[in-house]
Amino acid sequence: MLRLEDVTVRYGARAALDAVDLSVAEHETVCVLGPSGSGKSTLLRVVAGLQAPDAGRVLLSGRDQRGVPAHKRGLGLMFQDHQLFPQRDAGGNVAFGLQMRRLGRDRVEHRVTELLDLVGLPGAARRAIPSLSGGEQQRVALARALAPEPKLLMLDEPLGQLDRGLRERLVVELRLLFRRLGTTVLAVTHDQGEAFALADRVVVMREGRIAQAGTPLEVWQRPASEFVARFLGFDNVVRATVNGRTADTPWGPVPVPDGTPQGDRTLLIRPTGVRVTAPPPADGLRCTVTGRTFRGGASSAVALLLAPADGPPLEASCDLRDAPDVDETVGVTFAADDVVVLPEDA
Ligand SMILES: Nc1ncnc2c1ncn2[C@@H]1O[C@H](COP(=O)(O)OP(=O)(O)OP(=O)(O)O)[C@@H](O)[C@H]1O
Repeated sequence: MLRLEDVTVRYGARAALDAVDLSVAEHETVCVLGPSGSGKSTLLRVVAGLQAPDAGRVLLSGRDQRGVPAHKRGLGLMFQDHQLFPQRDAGGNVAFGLQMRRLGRDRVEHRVTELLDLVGLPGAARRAIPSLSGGEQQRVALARALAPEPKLLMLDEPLGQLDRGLRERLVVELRLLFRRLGTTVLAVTHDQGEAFALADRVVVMREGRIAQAGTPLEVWQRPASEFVARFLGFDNVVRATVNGRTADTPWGPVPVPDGTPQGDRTLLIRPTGVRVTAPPPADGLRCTVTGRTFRGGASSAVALLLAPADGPPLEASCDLRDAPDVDETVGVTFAADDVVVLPEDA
């Protein structure tokens, strides 16, 4: 459906996109993730035709889009500040997305009703935009973007301004909706939770390049570099020497899975692989609990910050029932299943 080949965009000496290759298949939802300034919006703008690449090609359904203006690319756009027309009501906004179609008035009205139903706003056609909540406005923007049945729907921080609860709910709804409609989606977000919940495939960007692309599970299980691991929020990353099934780390010996590459490596220990016991056993690593954050929501997971006598701080995750208190001394062991050797950063 969409292919970027070797796409480069430069602003002065700096490449906002640096020889990017990316494909999005029909019916696929791809989320582009990355820190601020990594080139996510530039990527969307190039695909949308709002920005010409300095090198490389953008193909939609196999056709080179060079010289094709934005409005002729058959794309649906829903951008950060969803730009609804405040003087039109909700139905008028959705109808705007249909105007190019030259449908009769009845057909337009029917389609607007259908789309508002689809996004969970039945009967809202005559509501004034300022009277709608942030989440409702976002749904109107989505209905407007879906109205012309775009071959590719592009979302830029689609849920950026909403509160967390609403975002989590909408993300699940969106995923179901896109599945049902068979929509092809390219979305940009800096929120990894949102990307992981929405995407069939995530693409992590760093300084205009793709640092990793894969299913959410692949990326989570096997971050391709220290950069990706840290971007995903993993902070237990250290240099270590792997020898057989054990790694020598600043925290002492850590078991590693079978087949782990040997020698000097960068090791990630996911917080779920850091097991705490209180009171601490006589030997092994001892740590003081310096932080304890209850995540809340549907999960009863608690994030712990631990200070060992030697070595960098450690992050652990445990169940609320087993969570030690701040200032308590705990013993720490490691689970090999949550230990990953990271490929070296390029
Ligand atoms: N019009 C422009 N002129 C000069 N530099 C630009 C322009 N647009 C973007 N850049 C630069 O290109 C780089 C990539 O910007 P881009 O907006 O694509 O990043 P982003 O990943 O979308 O960031 P954010 O998450 O903050 O929106 C940044 O360094 C930015 O400063």
